[in-house]
Amino acid sequence: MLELHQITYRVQDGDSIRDILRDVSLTVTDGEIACLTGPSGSGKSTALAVASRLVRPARGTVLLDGRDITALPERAAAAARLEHLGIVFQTPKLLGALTVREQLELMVRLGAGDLAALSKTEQNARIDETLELVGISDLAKRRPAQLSGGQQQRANIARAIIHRPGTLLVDEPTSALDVTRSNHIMELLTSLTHDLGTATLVVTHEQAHLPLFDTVYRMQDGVLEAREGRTSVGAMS
Ligand SMILES: Nc1ncnc2c1ncn2[C@@H]1O[C@H](COP(=O)(O)OP(=O)(O)OP(=O)(O)O)[C@@H](O)[C@H]1O
Repeated sequence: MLELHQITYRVQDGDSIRDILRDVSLTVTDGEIACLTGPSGSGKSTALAVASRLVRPARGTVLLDGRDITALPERAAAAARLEHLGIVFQTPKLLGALTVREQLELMVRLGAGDLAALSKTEQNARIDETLELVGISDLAKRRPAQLSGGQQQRANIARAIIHRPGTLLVDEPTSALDVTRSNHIMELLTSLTHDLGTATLVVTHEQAHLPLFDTVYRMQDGVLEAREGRTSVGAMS
């Protein structure tokens, strides 16, 4: 579960101070897939950076699975990310020299999430299960250069969920893909969220995908202007 409470993120812009996020609050519960949409420059990627504690807000709190990570020192924040978070970037950040299976084995070696507590047999079973979940079991021995853009994004997603994080943060996952592949990736993220019970927050410009989300947050100039759920539509109060 991901909770952002009254986040203000502030930068020095020349001689002045600029608030890039203002009083942003949102909650994504386990098994929910939410999106953050809005014009370019409205603050969506900054909100993901705050949620993953890659940057620290001036005000407000970030909770991952109920744990306040806002004020953690950098090493502890990195450990919390490894335990609670999966992150999928816009363009797959796979390691060129490793096969798909080896990218997942690296996460095992890092002891991400619950992986360190599993036996070797269970760890291998987890890798097999994860490759199956994202539909690339037959590509385990390939390196990134031998994969299509959609297959690379699937491998990227596999690496982000191998440790079964409570929260999955996804930044524009389909911007490099054609319409069909982009729809497949979105459907995959939706089914993974529901099957694994992850709290998933996706930044997207793609208006055609909005009906797939349980909740849609609209951002404008660093402020959340509206929250549209399956059961409620309205402006933020
Ligand atoms: N460190 C910084 N210093 C100054 N300005 C910044 C900094 N980080 C972000 N910004 C500005 O904050 C605004 C929000 O940026 P952000 O990348 O979060 O927007 P976005 O909604 O994700 O945009 P896009 O959809 O184009 O990726 C932009 O105007 C950006 O230039």
